[in-house]
Amino acid sequence: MMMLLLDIGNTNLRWALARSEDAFEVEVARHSGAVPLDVLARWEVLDPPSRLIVGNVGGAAVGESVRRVAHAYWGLEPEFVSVRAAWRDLRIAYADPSRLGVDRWLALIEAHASVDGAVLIVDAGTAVTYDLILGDGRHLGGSILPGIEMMRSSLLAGTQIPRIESEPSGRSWATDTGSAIAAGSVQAVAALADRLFEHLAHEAGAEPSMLLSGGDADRIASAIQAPCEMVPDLVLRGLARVVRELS
Ligand SMILES: Nc1ncnc2c1ncn2[C@@H]1O[C@H](COP(=O)(O)OP(=O)(O)OP(=O)(O)O)[C@@H](O)[C@H]1O
Ligand SMILES: CC(C)(CO)[C@@H](O)C(=O)NCCC(=O)O
Ligand SMILES: [K+]
Repeated sequence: MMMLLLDIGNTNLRWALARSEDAFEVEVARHSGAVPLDVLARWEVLDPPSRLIVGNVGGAAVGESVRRVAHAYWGLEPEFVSVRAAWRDLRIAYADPSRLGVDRWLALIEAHASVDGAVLIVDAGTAVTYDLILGDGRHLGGSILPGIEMMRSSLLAGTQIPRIESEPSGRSWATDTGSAIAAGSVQAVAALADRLFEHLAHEAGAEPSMLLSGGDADRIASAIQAPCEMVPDLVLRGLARVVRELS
């Protein structure tokens, strides 16, 4: 029996078929509040999945679109995962855990299960989220920044700065507008990662691990000084793990 796993962010939808334990290939598509046409075309020719498991932070409209498609294609009711205050030894720091994005919770589950000791998770997508967890499963909390693209677009929307596209040069300062903006956003995201890494090391009393995920992970990786590991499918892996242990 095959499960379809779905991680819906504010910009992109990631999906994978969980055929066996954890061998799956991830596909990414931009959504605009509905299941995009190229994904529909792929799903149309799938063997009907036995379950459809969804982590959704992309809003009610795209969730409803997934529900309609699942009914129409497979007569299946999607299972939307929600955050639990405690899951095994993982305890969420938020006073109201339901406020924590489910993508962050799934990333925490996977990070804690797959890494010994304290972990800093950096998920750089539409927004950038940071989560700190100790080796005993205690979540300390986190931080949220606008994503790199959003930093740039909000800066340009709120000023008269001319629109000049540029990629950062790898240095933390620049000598032209486009590179200065690109450098600013990438360095901001990376610098907060390094700062939180230091704070977590202090809290944990040992060197933590850092996991990097999200569409902008490779844009920020080289600007981060602390050692970090890329895990592009962290949220989907967390989803696969939650379902395995739920059923
Ligand atoms: N207009 C845009 N708004 C936001 N992000 C954009 C835009 N255009 C391009 N991007 C880029 O799209 C990618 C989105 O990353 P990713 O796929 O990880 O996000 P997501 O999972 O949809 O977001 P999130 O989980 O933060 O809601 C990033 O590389 C981001 O910089
Ligand atoms: C921050 C995002 C958008 C990142 O995907 C998502 O995790 C979310 O909508 N979170 C809710 C707010 C919070 O986590 O505190
Ligand atoms: K994400």
